[in-house]
Amino acid sequence: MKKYELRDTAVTLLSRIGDQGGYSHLLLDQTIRNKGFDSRDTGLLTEIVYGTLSYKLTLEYFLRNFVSKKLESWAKWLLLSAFYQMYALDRVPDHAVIHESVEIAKQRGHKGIASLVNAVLRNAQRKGFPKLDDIQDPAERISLETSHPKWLVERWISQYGEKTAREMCAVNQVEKPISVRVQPMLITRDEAMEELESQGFTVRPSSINPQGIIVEDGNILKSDLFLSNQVTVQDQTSMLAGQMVDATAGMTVLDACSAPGGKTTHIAETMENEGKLYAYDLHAKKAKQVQQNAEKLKLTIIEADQADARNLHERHKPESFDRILLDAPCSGLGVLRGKPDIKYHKSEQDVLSLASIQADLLEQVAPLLKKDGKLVYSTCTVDQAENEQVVRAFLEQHSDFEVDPAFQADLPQAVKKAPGLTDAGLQVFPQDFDTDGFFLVRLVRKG
Ligand SMILES: C[S@@+](CC[C@H](N)C(=O)[O-])C[C@H]1O[C@@H](n2cnc3c(N)ncnc32)[C@H](O)[C@@H]1O
Repeated sequence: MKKYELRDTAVTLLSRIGDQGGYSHLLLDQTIRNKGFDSRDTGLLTEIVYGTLSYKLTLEYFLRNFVSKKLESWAKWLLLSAFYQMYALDRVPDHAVIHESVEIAKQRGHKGIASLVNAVLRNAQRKGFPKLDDIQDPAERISLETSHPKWLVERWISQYGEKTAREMCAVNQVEKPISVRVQPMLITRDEAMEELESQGFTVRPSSINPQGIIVEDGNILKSDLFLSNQVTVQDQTSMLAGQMVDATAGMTVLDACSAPGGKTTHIAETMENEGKLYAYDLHAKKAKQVQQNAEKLKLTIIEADQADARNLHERHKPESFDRILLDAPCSGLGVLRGKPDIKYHKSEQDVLSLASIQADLLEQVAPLLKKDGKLVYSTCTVDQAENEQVVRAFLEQHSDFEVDPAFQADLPQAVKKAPGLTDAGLQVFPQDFDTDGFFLVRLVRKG
């Protein structure tokens, strides 16, 4: 490899992802393939790119302390990535980072910019980075310590309190362990765990779902069990939704917003592939994907099609379904872990406009539920406007629905004491069980 190539490549990638809107994992994978980096270099490049993006707001705050003028994109990312290595990576010596950064600046720019890079990095090495614990405003401090947009931190503090907001932002910076769901028609959880252990994986059972296994070590995507569809990758909170739908063999069930189909296939498994499961998605391509996933798992009761869930009364009569899952489109504030840059692209406006779509979806699918039928409303977000408030507003308008009196009792033991459990549903915070953030509630239509 050419000298400095790895750090120079990191700067190119950061500039394309951070300033030109490129997809981080796609660009990174493509670059690693094209350059033929070995596993050690791939590890360091990934660490620098993902780490710099994950801590962008923190590093930009540091940069403002050292440089007041506007820099070209590459020069800014060169300094931010050098800061990241000096701030967070103990195994990389500062002098090597400074030396290589100055050389890269010489190659890419003129002498002036190389001396600026040299001066800034030596200054940072000498003085250290500004102390974040001196910041008085809690939202500002959490925002800069964990690199979350300030509007989001303020919203979470006002909704859940400072401690929960701080813990949530901190855990979002840490990748979650991968979990899989076993396909019970093909293998039991014990058998799957035994097989994975015999192949060198480190696994443990999920405390939230009887079909769930947490993979602590080993690449599950290369395992025989995954390649033969005996396990599928799914977050434990998503498994909880499929489980809480409480569908059994022979029922007629609706999954109103189903793609890519992780919960659809789970529900079909709990129905032992007997009955009927209608799965819709707004996008035809995505609905096709659900059908393909169903076929792959030989779950013949699933019938997937394109439809706007707000218009399903055109296809199905009122009171047609024993169970409904409305896993609504949402702002995705619960799924920020392991995605370094996605949090910067969210906005408060997204939250508010999605809340109104969610209310509409619930309003339109609810009449399709039979009396005594159960409806699970879920999202992968952490925000009261999209979760509890949607549920409360719906219940105020519909006296024939209530939160299922058995909802709390039916939750897995480990979840019963979750701090986000209220009379309007369960808000799982990502720090509670080392999962994604997720919301769900089960409503029942009174008989
Ligand atoms: C949270 S995702 C569903 C995830 C899915 N339940 C699973 O577990 O794999 C929400 C889905 O709703 C779809 N969607 C958005 N608006 C919709 C609408 N009006 N009607 C039906 N589907 C919609 C999106 O295309 C997206 O695939």
